[in-house]
Amino acid sequence: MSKRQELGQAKRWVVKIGSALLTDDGKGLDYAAISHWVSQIAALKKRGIELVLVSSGAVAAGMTRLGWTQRPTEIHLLQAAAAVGQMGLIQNYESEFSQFGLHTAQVLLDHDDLSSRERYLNGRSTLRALMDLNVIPIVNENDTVVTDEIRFGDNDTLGALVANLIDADVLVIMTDQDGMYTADPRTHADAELISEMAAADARLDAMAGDGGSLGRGGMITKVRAARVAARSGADTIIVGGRQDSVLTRLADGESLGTYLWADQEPQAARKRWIAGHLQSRGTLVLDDGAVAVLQKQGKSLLPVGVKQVIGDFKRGEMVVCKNLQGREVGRGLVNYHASDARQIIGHPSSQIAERLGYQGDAELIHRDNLVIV
Ligand SMILES: Nc1ncnc2c1ncn2[C@@H]1O[C@H](COP(=O)(O)OP(=O)(O)O)[C@@H](O)[C@H]1O
Ligand SMILES: N[C@@H](CCC(=O)OP(=O)(O)O)C(=O)O
Repeated sequence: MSKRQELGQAKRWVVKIGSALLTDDGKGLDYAAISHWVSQIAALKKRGIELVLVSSGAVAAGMTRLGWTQRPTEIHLLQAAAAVGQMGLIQNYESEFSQFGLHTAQVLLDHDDLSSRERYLNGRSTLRALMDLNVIPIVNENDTVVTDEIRFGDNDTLGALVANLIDADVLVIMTDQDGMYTADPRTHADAELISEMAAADARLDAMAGDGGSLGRGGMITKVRAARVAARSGADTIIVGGRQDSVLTRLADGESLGTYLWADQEPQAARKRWIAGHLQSRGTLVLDDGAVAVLQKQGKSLLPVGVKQVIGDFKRGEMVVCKNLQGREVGRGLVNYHASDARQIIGHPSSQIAERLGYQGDAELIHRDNLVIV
């Protein structure tokens, strides 16, 4: 089965809709196009696909609402326009999706949120809960407190970070060109559409040029985003969002746009990342029963099987799990601060709320975040 056909089996998608596309080259929001994408996303949901939408367009929508015809250059005015426009953007998505019986949720994130270990886990559990509730999370940059994306026009990286966050199988970046070409098609009439390549292929950089025609991110941020997505094993497709039924045709395995593949599977990539890229902040000493279920059944680590908490760590940091003889059996991202962990170890998860005064995760380390050695 080819990579493209495998897409039909991809369970979890992140779809990013870029400014260039949403605003029809800077001329206000394209409501008809949004309506068409929403109906396709609703069709994907019916096929059982879990999906997070990353949508730009707040500045453009805000400019229309404020009656501005010229895009301001001052960053604080762009931020103000984004804050005004985000309301209209979300309002529009909510009313479009409601026609298909679907709810939406507004999620505003920034890069710092995703590099802080605790916020990473919090964001991950919120997005997962929203997907479990069959709600469509609609993510944008929190432009009130960060300005990089407004300045550089790069929600692509945000899309990739969200793909990492939810362990997506695929990141679909919809833009105004049919995909990635061997050179910018606006300036090179002879440029050819690239069908597929490894995201890591260094030849992509030269072909991406250095920015879009609206002074925005262009293709280079999309190539970099594909590499970030590949870190958690997600493949990326850069595709023309104006093509008829583009999302459902992709799900059918049709060869549209440019396919930039990751060189490893999501689960393996995630575990490699946990094992290799994070410093350990503490140790959990496990009883024999917990060691056995972790090693033989691949289960999550529950507080009841932990004898001792060593060190001072925060939620989301990496801890080493050892057996009673002091040998490492695994490592993973812990769901509780060390002080809270100390209060719940040795007890069933049903007592967590009573012991801590809040109901956190039932697991001390979820199996998705655990690597057994
Ligand atoms: N190799 C290339 N292939 C396709 N488009 C390219 C390439 N190099 C530069 N571009 C430019 O990138 C633009 C898309 O980037 P951008 O305007 O940032 O879109 P978006 O808002 O969707 O992220 C295209 O309109 C095109 O002019
Ligand atoms: N967050 C901002 C701008 C982000 C942006 O333009 O990114 P991109 O779609 O990658 O060109 C907005 O919603 O208008």
